[in-house]
This record gives sequence, structure tokens and C-alpha cells, in this order.
Amino acid sequence: MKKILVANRGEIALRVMKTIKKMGIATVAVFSEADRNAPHVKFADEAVCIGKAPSSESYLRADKIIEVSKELSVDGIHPGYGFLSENADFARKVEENGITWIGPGSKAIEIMGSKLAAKDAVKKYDIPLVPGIDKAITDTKKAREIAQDIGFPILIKASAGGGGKGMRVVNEEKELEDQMKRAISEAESAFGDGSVFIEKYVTSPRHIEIQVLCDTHGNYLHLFERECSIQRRHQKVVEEAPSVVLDEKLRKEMGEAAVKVAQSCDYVGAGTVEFIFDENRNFYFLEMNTRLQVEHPVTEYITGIDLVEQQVRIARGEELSFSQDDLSIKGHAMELRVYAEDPLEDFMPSTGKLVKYETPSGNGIRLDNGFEEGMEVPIYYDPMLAKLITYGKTREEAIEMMLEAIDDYLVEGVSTTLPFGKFVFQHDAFRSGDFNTHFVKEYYSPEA
Ligand SMILES: Nc1ncc2cc(-c3cccc4ccccc34)c(N3CC[C@@H](N)C3)nc2n1
Repeated sequence: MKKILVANRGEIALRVMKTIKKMGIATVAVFSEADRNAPHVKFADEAVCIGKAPSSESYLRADKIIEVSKELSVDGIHPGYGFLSENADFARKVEENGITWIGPGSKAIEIMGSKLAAKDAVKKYDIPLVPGIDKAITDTKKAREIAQDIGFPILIKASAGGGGKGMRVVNEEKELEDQMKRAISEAESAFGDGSVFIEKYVTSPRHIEIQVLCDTHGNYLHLFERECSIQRRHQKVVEEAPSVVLDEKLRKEMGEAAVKVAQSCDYVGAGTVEFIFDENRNFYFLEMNTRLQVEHPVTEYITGIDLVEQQVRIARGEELSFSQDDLSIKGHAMELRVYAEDPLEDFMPSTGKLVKYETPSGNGIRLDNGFEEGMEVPIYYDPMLAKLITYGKTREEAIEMMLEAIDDYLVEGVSTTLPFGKFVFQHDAFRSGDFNTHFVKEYYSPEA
């Protein structure tokens, strides 16, 4: 593989290209008219404008990306996250055009893209599932039977949903009929697939996910867990590895469960298996993400593995050069996603020019950054500017390093979530490790 095109933008495009370059492989960037001066464009060996600013006219243009790849004799395409990274049709088209897809097979993407198909695939491996029904239900009578059987509160989930989209909490029977109707029509219009299912609502869970790495020689490994409970409206804000609540026994159990989930869909490449973890220390499979995730750097830090390098090696048909026993957790990593949003205005996206943009650096500080001073923050895309990651011997050290790094991160011209990050890392509930997915709702009420 001599040349790889990264079909993405922002921090992840730059981050992926850095590893590709380190491997001695040429890089091709694609960009929209709004990203003409973006860092990932300047960094690449070659760069091609693929259309206008709106994603639908640029980063989501599958055919254009394949056409450019063929023109430049690209050998592989890395999709990053978001955009076309979990689009099975795109994965298929890339392969059909003789280009290596640096990601899982389209079959695995399809199975895990449907929550019901995912449940069906994993249940043969007795993976713990939340009590409920794993078949699509359409009539309220059936829904009522199930709800009575598992007990309220319940969740109605869209099979084609994910990441919190298409989920409705129902607290009592009298709401059920109306909520079912709304859930089905909402799923139909949002995903073109109205199938919904029901689960017991685990009311105050932690969100813990396991990184898996699978090659084409039948090796399936896990690279331990990431704690992702600090979320705002299903958008992760702070992630860390390892989790304070897992002991060796649970870590092994969840890791092995994640490996089985990967095996259930013949997974290849880097993937993430999401669980919820309740107060009784039970974990339940939620969904599998068939892409490299935003928060992958915290896993890279505690394992010393470059996940993008492994994705490229696996795509080249190489066997993993390490076994499960070679892997262990060293240190503690924290990640803060830095968004151009105003935490005092309900996290409204903040646009404008980065008049000042001075970033922290130093030992144990990593900044996966998509911007430079003087750049405009475009309105067309996810408003994440960068990911600030710190790595310490202990969790306490990683937190202290994070607080210092936040103080050295000077941004003028847009509001950012840096002050919100400071709030989290200074909060006793966070510092003690005693938090769940309701942390932000429970503790963060910005003084007006
Ligand atoms: N049966 C059951 N009970 C509790 C759950 C809790 C979550 C969840 C996970 C992570 C953060 C959340 C924030 C608010 C509400 C829910 C969550 C959840 N998610 C969120 C997005 C997707 N990964 C599935 N599914 C759940 N399912």
C-alpha cells in the first residue's frame, strides 16, 4: 500500500495522516471549499477539493471520493469517524473498485448498524443483554405484555437508531400506546425504518466501552475499557481509560464479551463494543461501533498501541504482532473534547475567527488538533476543535495535568467548552469516581 486517501477532515484527518506518514506511506487529503486552508490539507502529500462546504456536497460524496482515488492511483481509503465511516455501501464500492477499505467488512457494518440484527448475532454467544424483547414490535398490545413482564420504566428504541438517537423512556403504562406510535413514526422518518424494540430502562448506568482489534488471521483482541459516562445529550465530553469501577475480574469478563461480539459478525479491524454498567455491577451489551472512535487516544496511551497503524497493518493482511497476554494497562489517560460551543448558552455552537489560539504542550500532553490561529470555525461541520489528552502514572496525576493544560489553552474569538472541562475535572463527584451518565444533568447548571 503506497498511497492512502483519508476521507475526512478536522483533527481526525490530520491524526490519521500523521501515522500513515510515519509508516512511509503517501497521503491524500480531500477537502471542501470551506476547508481549503485546513491543517490536514497542508499536511498531505496531495490534496483534492471534492466540492462545496455542506457535507452532502463534499465529505459524503462517495462516488466523487472513489473517482478521485482512482485518478490518483490511491491504494487504500481510511474513513476516519462520522461521514462515510459506517456506510456499508461505500465500503463495498471502495472494495469493488479495487481499493483497500481500511475498516471492517460491509457485512459487519450492516449487522451492527441494526440494533436488532446486532442482538440477534450476539445472543448466540450468551452476551448479557438488557431484559426486554429482541424482536421488532409493531402493536401496542405486544408492547404492553413485554412492559408488564419486565416492569417500568422501559425504553423504546429504534433498531436503526444509535448513539441515543431514537430512544424514548416510558415510565408508566398509560403513556405506552402514544409513545409507541410516536417512536415508530419518528424512526420511520429519521431512519427510513420504523422497527422499534423495548428494553428495561437501566436508570443510572455508567457507559463503558471496550476497544477490540481483529485481524484477517482469526486473532481477536481487546485493548481494555474506556469510561464514557460524562456526556451531554448523548455527546461524550470527557473520556478516560481505565475506568475506576472495573476490577481485574470484571475487566476480563467485559473484554472477553467484547471479543465474542466481534467474533459474532466476523469483525476485522478496530471496533468498539459499548456496554452499560449498573449499580449492581452488572454489564449489558448496547451496540457495537464499526469505526475508529473519537476517544481512541486514551486507549493508545494506556496500551502503547497506535490504533491507526494497526488498522493499516490489518488492512494490508498482516497478522497482529502481539497477543492478548502481551497487553497490559500502564498509567491513566484523560480526554477532554474541546468544542466551539458556549457552555453558558446551553452549548450553542459558537462560530467566528480564532483570533488567538495558543495550545498546551509538554510531557504527557497530547492535542489532536484540527485548527490553527487565524482560522475561521466553519458552521457546516461538528464544532469540535480538538481533543486534549493527558497521560499520568495515576488518575489523580492525569486530572491535575488536564487542569494545568486547560489553563495553558488560550482561545479568543469563539467560546469553547474548556471552562466546562475545568468544572468537570474540579468536581468532587468526578474526582472521586462516583458518577454515572447523568453527571452533567445532575451537577452542571451554569450561572446565567
Ligand atoms: N436499556 C437501556 N437502559 C439505559 C440506557 C442508557 C443509555 C445511555 C448511555 C449513555 C448515556 C446516556 C445518557 C442518557 C440516557 C441514556 C444514556 C443507552 N444508550 C445511549 C446511547 C446508546 N449507546 C444507548 N441505552 C440504554 N438502554
